[in-house]
Amino acid sequence: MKPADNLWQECYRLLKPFRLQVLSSAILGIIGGLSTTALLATINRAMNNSQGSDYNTLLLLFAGLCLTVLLASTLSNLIVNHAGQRMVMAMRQRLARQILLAPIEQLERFRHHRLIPILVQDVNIVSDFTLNIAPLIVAVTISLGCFAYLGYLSWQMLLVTLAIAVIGSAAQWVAYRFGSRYQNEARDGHDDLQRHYQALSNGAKELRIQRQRRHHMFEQNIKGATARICRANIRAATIFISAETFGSTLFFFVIGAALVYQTLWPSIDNTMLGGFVLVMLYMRAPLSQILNILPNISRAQVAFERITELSQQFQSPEPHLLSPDIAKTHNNDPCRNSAHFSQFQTLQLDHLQYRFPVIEGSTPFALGPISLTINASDIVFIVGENGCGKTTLIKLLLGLYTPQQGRILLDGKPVDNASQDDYRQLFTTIFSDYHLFEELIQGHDHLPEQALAYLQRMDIAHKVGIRDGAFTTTDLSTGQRKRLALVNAWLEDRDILVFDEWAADQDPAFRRVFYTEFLPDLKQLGKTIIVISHDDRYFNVADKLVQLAGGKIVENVVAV
Ligand SMILES: Nc1ncnc2c1ncn2[C@@H]1O[C@H](COP(=O)(O)OP(=O)(O)OP(=O)(O)O)[C@@H](O)[C@H]1O
Repeated sequence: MKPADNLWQECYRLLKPFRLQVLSSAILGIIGGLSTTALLATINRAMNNSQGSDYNTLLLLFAGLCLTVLLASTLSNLIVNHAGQRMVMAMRQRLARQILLAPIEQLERFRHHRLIPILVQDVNIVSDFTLNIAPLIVAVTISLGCFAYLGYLSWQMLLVTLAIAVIGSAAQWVAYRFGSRYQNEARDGHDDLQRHYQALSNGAKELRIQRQRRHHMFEQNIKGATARICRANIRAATIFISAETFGSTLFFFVIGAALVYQTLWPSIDNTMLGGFVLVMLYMRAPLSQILNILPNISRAQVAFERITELSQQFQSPEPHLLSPDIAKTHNNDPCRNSAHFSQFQTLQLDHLQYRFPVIEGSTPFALGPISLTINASDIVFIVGENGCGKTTLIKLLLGLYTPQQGRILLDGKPVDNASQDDYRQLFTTIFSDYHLFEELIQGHDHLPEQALAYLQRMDIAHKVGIRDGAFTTTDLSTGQRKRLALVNAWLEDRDILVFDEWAADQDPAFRRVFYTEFLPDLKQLGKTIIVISHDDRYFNVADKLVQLAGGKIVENVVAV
């Protein structure tokens, strides 16, 4: 499918729910445009009142048309603005929804620096475009009305004007083709720039320390990306401005031709010639408005392509994840989700296999086949060297990655797409790159006292509290933030807790408390605990030790 088809199809799909507003805006725009043409004809008649029309009638007609033009154009703009804003709101919600539902592996592959410009910049471009629809309709109608009036005045003049319009449109078409190429390049530059901005912010400390990298970042990356965007935008603007200037010149050429026509044939009707010049001069504004909107169409097309690409990549196998029914189930029972899954006895990984997609120049990592049984209330340690696949295994276990082979069984029943979200609610996980949300979503009635006890036990009660269902601050040290994440995990009260190198940031004393007190306490509460750990001195805490190497289980030891 051609990109242009995408744009109009996407436009149609987005505007469909607002078709009544768009239609009424278009009709009002057409009325406004036609009234403007009639107004021009009335002015021309008043200026050359050769037909002896009644001035009062002309005045009344003039006033009526003025009012119609004002009302119709204003209403048309207001309605389309309203529909446009609601459409953009719907689009923003749809994109957020798609991100929430997207397969995690697709999200990880898409990269943050590409995602944000789509969500912010491209959506704004589309928003600008929709706001241009009403003025475009009005401008097109006025131009068509003017052409019709020209035809009424003199068909020869109309033919000349049409011929010139065809030449002008051809120039515009060429400009559109080349201009959009540069706009596309500028848009790619924005992705790069976003990536560098992200590095500026996330790597601020490293950049301050490393002089060479700092210079490289500014001189090569930032200057390179900004210059690329600047160059592409200048080229696109040069093309569009040249095309517009060419179009305006053609106008004056036609008016000049009309004056020559009058010199050669002095008998020509002045009403006709005056009307012609008046219409041509007036028509410049709507035509140049159309020409000005053209680059926006091309920018919107580029933006739509990005948005469509995102939508296509984020097709979800679990579209029901945001359905109100699911939300209701969880609202009623916020801490004990998926009642029919809790109190499980065994969790089995049955010949699970997962392979990352091929990246040029490197062999993709493959995990499995992995077969493993985890019993309720077990403490399972997953251990192994860096890069052996521990986190990948956890992501498969949590149903975040879809295995290419094998299945997960809970009490002997396979977990499928329909039950996967319920299954995931069994878990609380603290990943090594976890995100700490400030808001707590547990039932608030019993929260504060319980939370305070946990905060005290984590030795951070003096630093952070809970107010209005949220932590008062998350500006803590790395180790303290992890402790706060553990408080959150405690409060969530799920059946299975997964810790991905949780203790790595803790001091030795607290690390010992974690392994020798917290984990046994959680086990006592009936929790199943899965720990990724490099702390071999605490491996004895585990009921089961699963050792991975090169993506495979090399040892699966049950403690005695
Ligand atoms: N998104 C990804 N795309 C491609 N390959 C990946 C991706 N994430 C991880 N890998 C590869 O998968 C392998 C296993 O990674 P994983 O994070 O599971 O290791 P790990 O055992 O948890 O390591 P560590 O102890 O360092 O945390 C690594 O070799 C890594 O390069």
